[in-house]
Amino acid sequence: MSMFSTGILVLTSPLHTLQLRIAPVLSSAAQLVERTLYVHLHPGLNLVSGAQPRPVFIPPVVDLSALISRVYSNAADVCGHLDVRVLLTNVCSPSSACNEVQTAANCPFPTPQCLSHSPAVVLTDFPLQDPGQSNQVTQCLKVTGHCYVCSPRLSSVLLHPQTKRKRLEQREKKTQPLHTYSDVVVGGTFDRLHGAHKTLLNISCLLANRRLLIGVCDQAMLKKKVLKELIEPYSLRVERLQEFLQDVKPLIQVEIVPLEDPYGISVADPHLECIVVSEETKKGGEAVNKKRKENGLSALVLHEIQLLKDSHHSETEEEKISSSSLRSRLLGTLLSPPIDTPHLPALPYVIGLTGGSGSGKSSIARHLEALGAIRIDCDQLGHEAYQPGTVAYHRVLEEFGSDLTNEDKTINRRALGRKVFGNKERLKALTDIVWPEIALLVKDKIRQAKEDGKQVCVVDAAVLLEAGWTDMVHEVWVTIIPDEEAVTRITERDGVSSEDALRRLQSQWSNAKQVEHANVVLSTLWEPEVTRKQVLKAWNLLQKRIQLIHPLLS
Ligand SMILES: CC(=O)SCCNC(=O)CCNC(=O)[C@H](O)C(C)(C)COP(=O)(O)OP(=O)(O)OC[C@H]1O[C@@H](n2cnc3c(N)ncnc32)[C@H](O)[C@@H]1OP(=O)(O)O
Repeated sequence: MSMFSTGILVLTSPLHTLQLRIAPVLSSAAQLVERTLYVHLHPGLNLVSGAQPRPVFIPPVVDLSALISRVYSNAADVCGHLDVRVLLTNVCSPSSACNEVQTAANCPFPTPQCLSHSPAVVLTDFPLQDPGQSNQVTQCLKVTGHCYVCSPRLSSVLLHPQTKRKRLEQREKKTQPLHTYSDVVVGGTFDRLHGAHKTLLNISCLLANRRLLIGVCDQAMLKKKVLKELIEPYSLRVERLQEFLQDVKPLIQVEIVPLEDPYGISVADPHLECIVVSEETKKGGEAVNKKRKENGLSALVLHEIQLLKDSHHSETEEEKISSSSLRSRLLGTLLSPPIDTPHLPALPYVIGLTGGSGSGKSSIARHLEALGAIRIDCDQLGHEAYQPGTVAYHRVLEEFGSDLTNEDKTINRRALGRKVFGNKERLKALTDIVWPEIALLVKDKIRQAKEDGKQVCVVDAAVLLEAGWTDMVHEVWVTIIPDEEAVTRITERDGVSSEDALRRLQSQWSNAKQVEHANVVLSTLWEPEVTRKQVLKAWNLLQKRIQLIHPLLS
């Protein structure tokens, strides 16, 4: 059977048995759907009684919120590539006014709901009693299909998940209603929306009858985050949230505001009744209530949800599903495609490796060298460029004073560094002299590598982007570490003061600005073995790219 980009999975089992069925059902759905899988809850199809299938409404119950967590947690385990979204369109408390309108229309909406991605297949887990039922089930799926705007050529498929029967024979427990609220608040960074975010948002939607207020971390709140440079821009995170919530519960009023401090609007909004927290953010919720009390507002009900475990996490990653783990998995991968470089010879393929002082760029360059790349060390070429007797030597002394030499007449680089780092104009005066000389030496080395039949060169240049040398390379790779860590490393390695180290860093582009121009990002923040594996991953992916361009090399 061919693959569909988007599908709707109609779950027909009773809620209390679904928890055990969901993993195999998702796994078999993932064999057919590639991108987005909507999940529509439709417990029971009334087929046995021969009644006409019709949409059902589910009251918000505690079992439902547990099921939502289970769906996302199992989805992360068995079909991590799929964007799963649990639809709450037919979840309606019996007392709510909307229910009457909807029941009258015999559909969760008077008009079909338009989802962000139009489903091309509707799937179900319904266990057929006999083959003759399949037509009836397909009919029923079509009815569900009418609740949403689907592709005109909607296919329907009955899944046959491998389930362990015995475990499914569970007695129905008495369902416990879920307490819901008019206005609910939730906060977070919501970077690269994952299963844990979706659980938090779905349950927040389940709890909120009227309005869901979402505080999204911005600027100051991101400063301490791991690999903060790779966090998606605020506007993109908000866009993704809006799209998800519009699919999941279009009738709810969603308000998204930037969160500049841990409290945000949650300590000022008098209409709020409940805040949704995780085990990790529970303390934050308590702090919100303390502030609300100081502000003369009522305390919010703290609704706590369990953190989802990440069964694929590595030794250095957190156990829970987390955005920082997702960001660390991006390291070494191609984040943006290389631009066309028809002016460069196709081989050797030239990587421009750059990064702030102390970011571990040289150790990465050495790993790449060990893997077979020709390393071109521009700091060293820079030093060669103003050896006594060269044109640059005389120009540097003219510009910075002839007293800048050591006893052996070489230029005292430490003293020169003190004059230029932290002084934009003086640094420019130096680089105007030396960069053109270094660039010539780099081009010579690349030419030599070409003559020697080498495939990959790494131009290890601290300020490659600032120098505008991107036209000399096929790809730009950037190494990043937090500034505080860089200062510690520079002071320990070079014996300079923290002020000097900071001045040096400030002479270069910020990590964030460099990442904007990067095709690949790397970080030496963790153990050397982690760096080695990261570089190996980047190298292996690079080999595949090169082979795509030059198939004859394989
Ligand atoms: C385009 C390029 O990246 S070429 C390579 C960089 N070289 C240059 O820009 C030439 C100008 N710089 C220099 O001549 C020397 O760095 C000096 C004289 C200022 C200092 O010399 P030294 O004390 O021997 O220091 P060294 O050359 O090892 O550089 C020290 C740090 O300053 C950084 N640095 C070097 N040049 C610059 C610059 N132009 N702007 C900002 N930082 C710089 C280096 O990256 C290095 O840090 P890292 O090893 O952690 O990456």
